[in-house]
Amino acid sequence: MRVIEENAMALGLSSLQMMESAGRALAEVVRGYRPENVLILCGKGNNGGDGMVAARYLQHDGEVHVVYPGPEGKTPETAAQLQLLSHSAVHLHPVRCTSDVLALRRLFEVADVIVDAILGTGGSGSLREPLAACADLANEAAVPVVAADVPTPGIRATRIVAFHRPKQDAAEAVDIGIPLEAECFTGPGDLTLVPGRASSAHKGAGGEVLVVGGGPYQGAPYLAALGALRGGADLVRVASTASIPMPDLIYEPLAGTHLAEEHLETILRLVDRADVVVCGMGLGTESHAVVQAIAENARRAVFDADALRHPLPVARETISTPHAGEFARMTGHVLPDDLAARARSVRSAARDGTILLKSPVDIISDGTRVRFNRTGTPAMTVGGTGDVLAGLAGALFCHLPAFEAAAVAAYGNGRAGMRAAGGRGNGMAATDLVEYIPAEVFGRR
Ligand SMILES: NC(=O)C1=CN([C@@H]2O[C@H](COP(=O)(O)OP(=O)(O)OC[C@H]3O[C@@H](n4cnc5c(N)ncnc54)[C@H](O)[C@@H]3O)[C@@H](O)[C@H]2O)[C@@H](O)CC1
Ligand SMILES: [K+]
Repeated sequence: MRVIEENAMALGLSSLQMMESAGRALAEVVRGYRPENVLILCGKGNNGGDGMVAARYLQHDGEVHVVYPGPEGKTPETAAQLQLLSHSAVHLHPVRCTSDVLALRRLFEVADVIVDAILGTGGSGSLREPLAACADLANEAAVPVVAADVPTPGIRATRIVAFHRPKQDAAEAVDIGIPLEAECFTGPGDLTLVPGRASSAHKGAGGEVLVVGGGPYQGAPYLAALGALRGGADLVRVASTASIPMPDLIYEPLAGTHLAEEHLETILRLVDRADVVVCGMGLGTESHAVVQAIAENARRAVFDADALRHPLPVARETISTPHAGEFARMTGHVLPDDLAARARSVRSAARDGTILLKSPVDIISDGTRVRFNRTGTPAMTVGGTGDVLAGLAGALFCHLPAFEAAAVAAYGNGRAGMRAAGGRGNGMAATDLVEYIPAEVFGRR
């Protein structure tokens, strides 16, 4: 839901607009009880703001009391709502401590409806004082309790009015004007899924990625490894017959011109220690036995390019990153031009793992869900950008489920490509794009 909200904001819908719609919808539900006296319990965050908007809409229907942790609003949104309420008929009761709440006991006794706008999706852990005292008094009152978005932990809600999407079974969802695009298309909100790193993190906590590729094409595994490194992996090993000239990467040299069964023992030893294996780039047509063995043994794997030539055993968790030609070779289906029809094709092909179809609008599906990504630029048709994408997906896949990792990778890679092309136009190279990955993927933290 946070992803969707941030994506909606990036599309131009403000937090205050969503709050207005949420509070108004909440007020409509409360109005249905025809109350003469409404008590609205507000928390410090935007859930509290929703409650304050509802108070504004309900003020002429009867008596409305708002209890909130005062004296001022704690966020710009709640401060704005309180400012609007300060000259209204709504009775405001700022509380600083538990005894302030207990002094308001009478309000709980005379209310016909109580609104729980204490905690929403931003709440964590059990409720702290003085709001915990509000929850206790609300539970004692024998009147309907209407929860805004989600019930606050510890509160027994009669009804749950969920904004946009129900977050649990018993909830009823109301439309707050979030456009469909905020959900279907990736956006900056998707980046909020990328976990931060604890200050106590040890070496390797960022994940260990193994890239297996190279043979006929020497640069491809190198680019994938750079994508993984810039995508936040702590250790990136490259098992390849190609030499990898970079001190930040751990090169596991393999003899010969292409990967073959003689390398299997070494490769499987490396597969065993990797969080994610990224496989296929530059491999050529002769190394399928190696790909097959990786599919059978890797904890998590990203398959790209030549790894997509033949069907693979269903591995535990995988991301496949074909372009339209590789998709046709993989599935036997030529993708239609129409975007919705394309999405259906990708979804039905993604039953055994997540697919990230690379095209002007990327399509990501795990067989159930579908997302679209429209970041990127025609300058990214230069060789190597797909290798970087596979590596980036591998790094993110150390921490995120396949579907989310693929969506964030597609978005971040496209954004980095747009930045690189900003300065270099069609002269950009995949190595230019790599340099912008950290700013685009982690820059918002
Ligand atoms: N982000 C948006 O743009 C929108 C958010 N909306 C509402 O905002 C909610 C999410 O807002 P927020 O992210 O501000 O979070 P919340 O309002 O759910 O709560 C966060 C606040 O509560 C405090 N808190 C967290 N856990 C606590 C605990 N256990 N005991 C006491 N205090 C605690 C935090 O310090 C923070 O101040 C949604 O559920 C929804 O109701 C809606 O207004 C629609 C738009
Ligand atoms: K709530």
